[in-house]
Amino acid sequence: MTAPVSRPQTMAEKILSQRGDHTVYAGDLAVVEVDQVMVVDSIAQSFIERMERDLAAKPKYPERVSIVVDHVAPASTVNVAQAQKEAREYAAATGVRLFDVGRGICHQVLMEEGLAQPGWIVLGSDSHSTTYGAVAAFGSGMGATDIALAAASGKTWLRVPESVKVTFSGELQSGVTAKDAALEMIRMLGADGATYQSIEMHAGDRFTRGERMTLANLCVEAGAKAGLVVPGGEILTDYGYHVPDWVYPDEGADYVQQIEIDLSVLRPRMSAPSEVDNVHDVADLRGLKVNQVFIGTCTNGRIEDLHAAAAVLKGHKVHPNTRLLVIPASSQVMEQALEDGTLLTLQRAGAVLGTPGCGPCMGRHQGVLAAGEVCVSTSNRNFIGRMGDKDAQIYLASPAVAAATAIMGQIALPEDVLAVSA
Ligand SMILES: CC(C)[C@H](C(=O)O)[C@@H](O)C(=O)O
Ligand code: SF4
Repeated sequence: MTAPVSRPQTMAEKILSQRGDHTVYAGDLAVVEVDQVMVVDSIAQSFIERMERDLAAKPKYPERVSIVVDHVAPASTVNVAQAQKEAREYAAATGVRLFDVGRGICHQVLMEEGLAQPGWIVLGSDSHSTTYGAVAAFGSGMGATDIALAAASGKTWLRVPESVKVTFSGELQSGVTAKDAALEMIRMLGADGATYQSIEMHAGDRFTRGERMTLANLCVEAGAKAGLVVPGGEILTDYGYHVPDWVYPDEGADYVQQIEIDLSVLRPRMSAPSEVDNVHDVADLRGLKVNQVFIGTCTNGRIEDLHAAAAVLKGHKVHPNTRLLVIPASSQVMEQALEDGTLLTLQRAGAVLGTPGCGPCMGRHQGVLAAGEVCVSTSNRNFIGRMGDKDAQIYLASPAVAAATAIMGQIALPEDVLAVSA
């Protein structure tokens, strides 16, 4: 008998081996247990149709399925209302979890509810399901059919992705954030530079859970299948997570690509229209007039993001030619921001506050853009037509830059605001 070959593994290979029934490497086919299946409102109708009509199946483990009403919530049209009604009825009939209007954006909610854990496999009907990699879960987005198959069988099959290693070194300077690091990463990799690969991010004990979510969230914008942040220091255990020893990548694992990002030289960054990898220094885009600023989304709608925005906006007013929309990512974020006065600061500065959820992120409601308008958003996509008219322009930035822009009425850095008030 020959001894089984054992080679060093990447984090993706580790998780897919552990959740399957044998050791796998990049390129292998893996059949794995799925720990959580997430379905968003916009896809719920197709999901239910696949389950009931095509598969004639019930969820194998209802406790492993969550439906979140977040993308167009509260409903904006009769059709949307009807689809959400069906989602509620389906949840009641099958016993799957339902997070209804106002609870928040799917990825934020699952994370808050502990429905993504280190070493788990979490599949979502949403491309930004890479976000779960923040807590070392293999999170990935799939279409309604794959999601339904996973819900019906409790398993999924996939080709084990190759991995890209991204190493973060140095420390961020003040005013520079994880969003800037994430945008820089996407610029370096390119919009399709990591197609079907797993981006494995090595950051030591840098970055909070929320910042790790921002990094993992953006990974899909380089085409990645997953975006895994290697747990470092006590970051995850401090949040109460159990990090299994087997989740860490091995020394000497195979990477198809390796890049390093020195955080200490990074300046605030911004994606200009209409690709996420079209990244520039904010300083070089300064001065462009902006009609709408949107602070929120699964990328940057967390409490620390609202704090960063409030720190810049406190004592200032939103520019008269600009509107500022602030939408907390979840009801939990909203509560915290109510309790600690952040929302009052934002409201007094002239922000328009919205119901926790996706808001105008994908242009369905609550802040759609007209032709020729310019928006600075803390989200993750600036594609043509994403937030409304095809002739609107979207720039992506951190909450601090978005807040400074709202005050100045034009693309600005937080230090520009200080210069004006001095
Ligand atoms: C509606 C949903 C399927 C979509 C996604 O897959 O990401 C949306 O969340 C987005 O950000 O474009
Ligand atoms: S906030 Fe935006 S990017 Fe995130 S899930 Fe919602 S629509 Fe998609």
